[in-house]
Amino acid sequence: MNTVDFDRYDHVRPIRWTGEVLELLDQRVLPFETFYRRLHTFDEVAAAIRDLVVRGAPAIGISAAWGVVLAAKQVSAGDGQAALKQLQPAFDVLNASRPTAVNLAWALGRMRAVLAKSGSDWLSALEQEALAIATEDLAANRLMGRAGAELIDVGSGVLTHCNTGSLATAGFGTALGVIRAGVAEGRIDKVFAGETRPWNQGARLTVWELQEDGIPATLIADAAAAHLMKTGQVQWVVVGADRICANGDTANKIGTYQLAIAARHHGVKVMVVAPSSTVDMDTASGEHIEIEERDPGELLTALGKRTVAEGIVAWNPVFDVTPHDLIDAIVTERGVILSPDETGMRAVFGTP
Ligand SMILES: CSC[C@H]1O[C@H](OP(=O)(O)O)[C@H](O)[C@@H]1O
Repeated sequence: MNTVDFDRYDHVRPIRWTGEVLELLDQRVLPFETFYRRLHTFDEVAAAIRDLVVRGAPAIGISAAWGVVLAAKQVSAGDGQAALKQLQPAFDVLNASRPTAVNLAWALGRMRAVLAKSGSDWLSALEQEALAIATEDLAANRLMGRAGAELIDVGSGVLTHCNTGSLATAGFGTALGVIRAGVAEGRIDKVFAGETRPWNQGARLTVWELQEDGIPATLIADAAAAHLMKTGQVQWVVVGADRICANGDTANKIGTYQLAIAARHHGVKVMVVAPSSTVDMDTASGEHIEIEERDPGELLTALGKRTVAEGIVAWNPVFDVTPHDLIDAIVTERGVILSPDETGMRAVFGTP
């Protein structure tokens, strides 16, 4: 088995901290424009998360943490507790920017906890914590990449959905990290990516990231997935997650649920890859997850041009929940849970 050269994949970075401003690679204009937007305030960070300048569960958590640092730079306080009182509105605005990915609340919780126990050095403590959140995410992705790839037999084909690569994380990616490791190790022969309508994360971002790495990939229409499985070209569906509940139910990009149903029908396995920051043991099961609904305009237009007759009504939920019994493996940096259920999740993530 070949080893994984992680440095080969480190060139796409969606989030850059300069010490003064946050720079976000604007994912709305990729792959044809590579443009870092410079943000100076927490309000700008919240808007960037809401408008998908930055997206992907771990990446929005990291960005929100830097948003707190930007807000903190405007505050004068003697210790962390005093700063926390003044920063509460910033925490609230950042937390409300997107509802489904738990990484956002998780990262803000870490920043809040650091403030609560800091003295006069609270600002540098916050900065160090934001950096730690990003550094730990990259390390988790590399671990998960190898752990997930181990489940894949040599000669396999895989299908992925949405974008779970460097763009969605601090680097390397979650599901795309497993695919990178699996290709590097010689296990994966063929990679397919669904377009991921309506925002086209698969078409605009995933196949571009793979092309940058020199990994051949084939784009399919989302509607071609069941046919792809029927023709025997894929053995695994490998996806990320925005929130994994205590029983293993998983919220991910809209369309994941129907992929899992089709996969079960065709004997294709489903792997969910996500860091522990995506695990929400306080939510018992998927029916309690808030599913973000975005502007129906995302469905009615393409590249800013109206493609649907005026007066048509559209509904645009952007996540769905895959029940745990349709998932074969949940891969985290803390452990791999096969045939996940509450017992398996609690064995890795603890009891309440
Ligand atoms: C590495 S998690 C990526 C995760 O984020 C996506 O959603 P969005 O593009 O709307 O932020 C999707 O659910 C992916 O699995």
